[in-house]
Amino acid sequence: MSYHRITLSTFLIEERRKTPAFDPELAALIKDVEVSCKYIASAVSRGKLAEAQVSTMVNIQGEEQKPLDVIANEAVLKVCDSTEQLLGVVSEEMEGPYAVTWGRNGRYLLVYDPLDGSSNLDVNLTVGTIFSVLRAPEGAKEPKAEYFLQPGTAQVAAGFSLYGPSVMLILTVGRGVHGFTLDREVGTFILTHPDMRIPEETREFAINASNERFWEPPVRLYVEECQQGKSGPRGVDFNMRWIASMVAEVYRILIRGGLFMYPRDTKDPSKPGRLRLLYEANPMSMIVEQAGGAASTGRERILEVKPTSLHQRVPVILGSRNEVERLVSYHQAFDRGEELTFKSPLFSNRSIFRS
Ligand SMILES: O=P(O)(O)OC[C@H]1O[C@](O)(COP(=O)(O)O)[C@@H](O)[C@@H]1O
Ligand SMILES: [Mg+2]
Ligand SMILES: [Mg+2]
Repeated sequence: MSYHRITLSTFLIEERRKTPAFDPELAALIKDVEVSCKYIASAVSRGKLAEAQVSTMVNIQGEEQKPLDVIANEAVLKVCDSTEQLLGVVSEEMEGPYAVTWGRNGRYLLVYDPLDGSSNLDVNLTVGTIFSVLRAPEGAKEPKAEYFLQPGTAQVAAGFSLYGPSVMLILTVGRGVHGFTLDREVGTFILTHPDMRIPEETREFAINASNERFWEPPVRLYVEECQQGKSGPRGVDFNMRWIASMVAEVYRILIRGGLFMYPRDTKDPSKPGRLRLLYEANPMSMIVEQAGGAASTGRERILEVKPTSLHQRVPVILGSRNEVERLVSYHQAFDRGEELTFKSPLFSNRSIFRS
């Protein structure tokens, strides 16, 4: 296969040709998001060298910002402040909406997590930027917070970049998922992974196992069955992975399949989950569904959750469809009051008790 001809711009022109309804304004704003990602890629690759004179604070999430969180957030704002197709933006790092200076008549809204997985910056592992595009209400002249509270099914595009050994951009405009790799020498994203599909058969799962004591019984049962491998009810060995960088985990799932979980737990009862609905769960769920996978809170399709606030958190279970469905069925059984039983072929059956 030859990789040198289809740039992101060519791809967007092609999309317009294939889908007459595809709005050229959407293509233009995706290109500005692409430019932001290139700026962030450059800053991330400079590491500590990029951090001088950046002041950080505790963000709206109650989390200590890293200098590169601030640099990445500002990179998107700087580029997109002249994106006339955008009425406004919201970011994981800002309390409320930002009105785009040139976008008074913009028909779109941008939602983004400027740097996902930023706890990995100190140890030089893969991080990324997640984004989602929504339509602004007809005739809107300023970006009110309520305009962004649309379910994930309303997204018109979503994607994420990866700042790892290579820089990548993964994109969906609602017609499959496509991966582009940055050719740094010419500064252009080239289509290297057309029409990505999540493998259905998987032997990998990802969860932060240090939270085990806070998990609900359905998640405990699922993980225990995987851990028992060949000698357990699944009858096959599983691998476990945890990178603590959602962008890297979702990319691995796009390539190799698997299940990613940051489920509901009892660690902090004020938070129904760790990950953010608008900035993380919705764009990643659109990508995963577009690639043939599934995404659920355990009790509801993520894309159908009606947001109630900009920084709302949700439980996230996503990846290979069969695995998501299996874990959802465990939640359903648990919610019906059924006893969850670990069915071992070697040892006697055992109940996973309600907590
Ligand atoms: O440190 P934990 O609890 O394992 O959480 C890791 C998760 O948090 C995140 O880092 C949250 O994203 P941010 O880095 O944007 O806050 C995800 O990328 C990752 O899946
Ligand atoms: Mg994040
Ligand atoms: Mg972040």
